[in-house]
Formats: sequence, C-alpha cells, structure tokens
Amino acid sequence: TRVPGKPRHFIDCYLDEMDKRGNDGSLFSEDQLCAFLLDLHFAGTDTTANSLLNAFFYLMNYPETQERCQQEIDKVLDGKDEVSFEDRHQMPYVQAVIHELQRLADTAPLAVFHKTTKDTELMGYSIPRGTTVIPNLSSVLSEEGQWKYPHEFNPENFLNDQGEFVKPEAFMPFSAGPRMCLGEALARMEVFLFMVTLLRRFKFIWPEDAGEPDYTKVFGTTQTPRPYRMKVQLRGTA
Ligand code: HEM
Repeated sequence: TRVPGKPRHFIDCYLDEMDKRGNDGSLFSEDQLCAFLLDLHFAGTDTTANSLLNAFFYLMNYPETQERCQQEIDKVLDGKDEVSFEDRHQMPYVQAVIHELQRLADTAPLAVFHKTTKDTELMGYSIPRGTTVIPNLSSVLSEEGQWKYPHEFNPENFLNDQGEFVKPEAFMPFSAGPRMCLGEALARMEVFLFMVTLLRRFKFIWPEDAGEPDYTKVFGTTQTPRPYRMKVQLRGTA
C-alpha cells in the first residue's frame, strides 16, 4: 500500500530515502532497515511491554502493595493533572516496588551475547580471545547475599531502615559495562510514567475465577509472564 514520496511512517521514509540514494554506497539498505526494526520492536518495545505485563501480574496478586502505591501516588500528585518523571523522588515506595518488579521480571535473562576481543583475565579466570560470553542476569538478580529477600517479591529489597529508596549494586536488569542497554533511561521513564498513570486511575484485580497465579515465566531472549486475564476497575467506583 506504500505510495513513494507519501510516507506514512518511519519505514516509508526510510524506503523513500533508499530510492533517492540508489547505489551511492550509503548505509541506507534493507539490512540496515531490518536492524532498525528489530531495535524498535524488540529491544525498544517488547522489553518494556513485558516489564509492564509482569508488573500488573504481581500487583494484582499483592493487593496491599498496589494499594500502598496508590496512597503514595494520590498524596504526591494531589492537585496535579499529570505525573512527571521528576515526581519519582517523592515516591520512595513506588520506586522500590517498580524496581522490585523489574528485578523479578528478569526481562532479558541472558542479556546479549558478547565475545572477547583479546585475551582477558577476570577475577583469576583467563578467557581467551574470541570466547563467547553469555551474562547470566537471572542469577545476579536473585543472588543470595546480594538481596534481603532474593527469592520473593518484597519491595524491602529496595528500602533502607528509614524507608528511603536504595538501589543495590546487583540491580542490573539492563546489564553493565560499555555495551549495557542503550535504552535504559527511556525504559525507566516509560515504566514509571505508565505505571503511575494507570495505578492512579485504575484498580487491577485478579479475577475470582482465575485460579492460583502461576509465577513461572515463558523463557526466551526476553521473558514474559504466562498469559493472564485481569479485571480493571475505575478507582473510586467500587
Ligand atoms: C525494561 C526494558 C528494557 C530492558 C530490561 C532492557 C535490557 C537490555 C539488556 C540486558 C541489554 C543487553 C546489554 C548487554 O549487551 O550486556 C540491552 C541492550 C540494548 N537495549 Fe535494552 N532493555 C530495555 C529497554 C530498551 C529500550 C526502551 C530500548 C530503546 C529504545 C533499548 C535498546 C537497547 C539497545 C539498542 C541495546 C544494545 C546496546 C549495545 O549492544 O550496545 N532497550 N537491553
């Protein structure tokens, strides 16, 4: 349905640009376009969507936590039309819950595979040049000794004794190092704004006939919770 010269979206614009350039040796190519689409849909959308899916799955099954988030949100946003990312500094509990949900979402369990470009020594281990290295983020995110409650959902993992938000070093769902997630800042902003906006308006309820929740995930390059249904109620209408 594409009409050259009348772009409707990114792909059309890109194809127009490819037509214009012909074979001028530029980087505009179908391969490059595919790589961009993977970035947009897979790295940029699927990860954040799965984080949100996981978040609402847990919040429905921990209604007291959901309610405590809503109380903090109501207090901080009192009189404001919309939430802004800056508001997170006044919401230590919500921040702790969101980080705890991201920890358990374990969205990219094996990060992205890497390869050593030279012989490398790491903590007494020698890793020859050209070795494929697969980071195990699942292990870090539930490492005993790094978390107060490594194997359960508990926002206390991100709160100190004064109830302030703290981020342990082992929190690395976006991996670490020079090739860590390029979209981390955007993803964190998106997850915060989506969650706060939705929690402010709606109550998320696990349907009575849904049975016991199954917390095991569908494993993949990105992990996702098992399909579920949810009941959504406008707040204040119950
Ligand atoms: C909650 C959401 C997200 C999670 C958990 C996540 C996680 C990750 C992880 C673990 C990596 C691998 C890092 C490594 O190689 O060690 C990665 C890479 C990457 N992510 Fe994300 N990501 C998320 C959202 C996003 C978003 C929204 C974008 C872009 C808009 C994005 C763009 C990228 C890109 C481009 C890379 C490759 C970076 C490179 O190889 O240099 N990610 N992400």
